[in-house]
Amino acid sequence: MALPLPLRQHFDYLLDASQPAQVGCRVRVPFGNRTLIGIVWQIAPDDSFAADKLKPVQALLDTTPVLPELLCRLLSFAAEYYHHPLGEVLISALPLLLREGRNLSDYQPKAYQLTAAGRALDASALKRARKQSELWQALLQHRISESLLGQQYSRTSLKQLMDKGLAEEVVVPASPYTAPATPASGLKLTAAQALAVTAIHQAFGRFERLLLEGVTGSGKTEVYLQSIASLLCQQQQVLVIVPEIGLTPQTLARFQARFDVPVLCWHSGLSDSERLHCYLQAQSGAAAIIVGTRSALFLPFWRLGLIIIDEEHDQSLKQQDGFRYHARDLAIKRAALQHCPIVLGSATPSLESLHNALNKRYIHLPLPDRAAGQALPGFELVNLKQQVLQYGLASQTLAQVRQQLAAGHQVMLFLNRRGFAPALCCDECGWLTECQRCSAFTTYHKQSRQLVCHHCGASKAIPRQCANCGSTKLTPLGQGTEQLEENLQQLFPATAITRLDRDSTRRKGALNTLLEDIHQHGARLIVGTQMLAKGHHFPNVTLVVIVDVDGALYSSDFRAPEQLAQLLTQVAGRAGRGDKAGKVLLQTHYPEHALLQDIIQNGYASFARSALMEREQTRLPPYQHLSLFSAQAHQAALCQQWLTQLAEQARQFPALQLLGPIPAPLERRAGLYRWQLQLYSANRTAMHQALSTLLDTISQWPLSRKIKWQLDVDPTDLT
Ligand SMILES: Nc1ncnc2c1ncn2[C@@H]1O[C@H](COP(=O)(O)OP(=O)(O)OP(=O)(O)O)[C@@H](O)[C@H]1O
Ligand SMILES: [Zn+2]
Repeated sequence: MALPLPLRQHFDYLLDASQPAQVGCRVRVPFGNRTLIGIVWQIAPDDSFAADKLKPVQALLDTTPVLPELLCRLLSFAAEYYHHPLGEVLISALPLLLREGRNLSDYQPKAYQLTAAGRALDASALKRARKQSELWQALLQHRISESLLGQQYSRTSLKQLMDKGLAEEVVVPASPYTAPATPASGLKLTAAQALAVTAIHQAFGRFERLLLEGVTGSGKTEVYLQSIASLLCQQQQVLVIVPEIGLTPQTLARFQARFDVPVLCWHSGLSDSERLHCYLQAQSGAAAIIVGTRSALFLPFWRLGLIIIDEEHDQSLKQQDGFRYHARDLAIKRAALQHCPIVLGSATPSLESLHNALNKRYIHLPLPDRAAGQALPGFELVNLKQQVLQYGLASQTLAQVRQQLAAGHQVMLFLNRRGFAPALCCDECGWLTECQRCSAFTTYHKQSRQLVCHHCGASKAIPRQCANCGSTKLTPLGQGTEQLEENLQQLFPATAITRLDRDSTRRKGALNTLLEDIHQHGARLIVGTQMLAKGHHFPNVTLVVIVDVDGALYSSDFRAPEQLAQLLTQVAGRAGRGDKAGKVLLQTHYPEHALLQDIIQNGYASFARSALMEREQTRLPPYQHLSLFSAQAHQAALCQQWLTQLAEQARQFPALQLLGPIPAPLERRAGLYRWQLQLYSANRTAMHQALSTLLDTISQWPLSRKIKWQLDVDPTDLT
């Protein structure tokens, strides 16, 4: 049995002959003084164990596996690849209700049929019970579903038949969706779109990886839609993975509008029973298309024909705690197991995927132009040096905002800092509000009247005095979206402003309300964080202002330039998507910065190719594989000691190159010091062998129990 424990081992239990278990079924087993829900992982013949030494399984919960064979293979691969305990991986792939051991049949539709005795019954036997006889006659013809009971037939009669052992309840899984007779028609494709759709069609029925590199507004979604249309006629299923929960309703709506088949969504905002419903609809084939966030990857499918990963570069595809998998990479593995193609789409592909496309491992499908022939928005740098700024905005920025508003257009202002101000500052001594538990400042939130640490989530009331000198003159330092909104309202009192960030969209349904607000046109300003960058199509936005990215230009993380280039391109891509031309103003104190120059002059595609060359020269991913060990403890010395010990062991593997131990860029979080050791290797197999050995060694160290530590394979976040 694989049990949900942080242990890299399996456990043996005794199943008796009356328990027809299969691999992938759930069991309830005793473990110490608790009971656990586990997954049957291997079944050994009776004689290979001393049966009297084994504890019996308390209950076998499934007659058919909740994790079908293909998922077991995917998850066992994942557990090995990410070096995460199998039991935790298996259990985390199941909807919560199944993890809790609920009965699957309680959630499936029911029907009633005759038992063998019922079928053999002589008609005369019921002649004195007219209603029962009628029901029996009907059951002789067909099963009766739960929904028809009470309407056409009496529940009492049914109960009487069941009590006599003549009828029984059966679970009827939903049936597969009805395939449309002809493919849904769509827009007339551009030449590049048509090529992409053809290439995807040609890949049906086998494993193939395709990278759809389409500039913002190039109509990637239309390519997805038209690729799918013919698959649906063959009654195949499609999985569409989108990076954020915020994107699922929009993507869902586009798929639902196009196809007359069941399209379901899957994300963390669903209730547990909604999730289980989705799981069952995917499994039975009742759902044709599932649009979901990363964990949709683990749904069972009846007949999966295509996987699409939209915004494949997005960081949220990587799980950042616990089982740290990358949904894109595992989806590729899943496609291989399913023998189906996978399409990775993005205007700003990750360097990993681009590398594979340029290498011809993936089929490369470029969409170099916008779909309706609109020009890509031009960038204009606004040099902030020696300028008098009004609320962080240069005078020429304000002039252009005014101009666009006067023309009845919408303007978007992007600032990747939520809250009112990144810190409160003492006017007299310069003291800044800091988090007690993190090496970070606390953000001032004016509306909620709190200081919030964006790293550990701790919040507290706003102090009346400086903790250092006692002065009462505390003022906000720097600007966040909350303040920008307030300031813009001063400057443009007659203009409606919408703010999109994590704070303004916290309430359920708030995001949709705000998006609808924006779509209802009218001249207005849209202020927001990176949430604005994600896949939105606001045709009336003609100007995008990137208020401040200077902080991100000088980061120590080797992925920072890639991520900044992606963010800038995606944000910029929101401008000029309708019939009016768009423009982007990028405010900066460093107009000569090489990255900014490259992006604005040559665009992301060119930046990415030169960034790849740089990665090759510096032997960074994707040219080498990276694994990250991190350690956290209340004392920095413990982290350092543990990682030093680990580094000594790691040095014995010639295939590994080490960087560290070093303190993490965010040196302390939630009261714990954070250190890391980066391992690089050109040889993936050698890396994984080394990791296995290292993990075995680590488990024997007493020090490993005094600290918190993790291994992250292919990490995307080095902070
Ligand atoms: N062949 C076409 N002819 C005309 N309009 C099209 C065509 N294909 C797509 N469009 C339109 O172009 C707009 C942008 O398309 P879409 O949102 O799919 O782009 P995208 O590539 O996903 O963009 P982004 O990456 O910026 O989110 C949509 O309004 C869509 O209806
Ligand atoms: Zn904190």
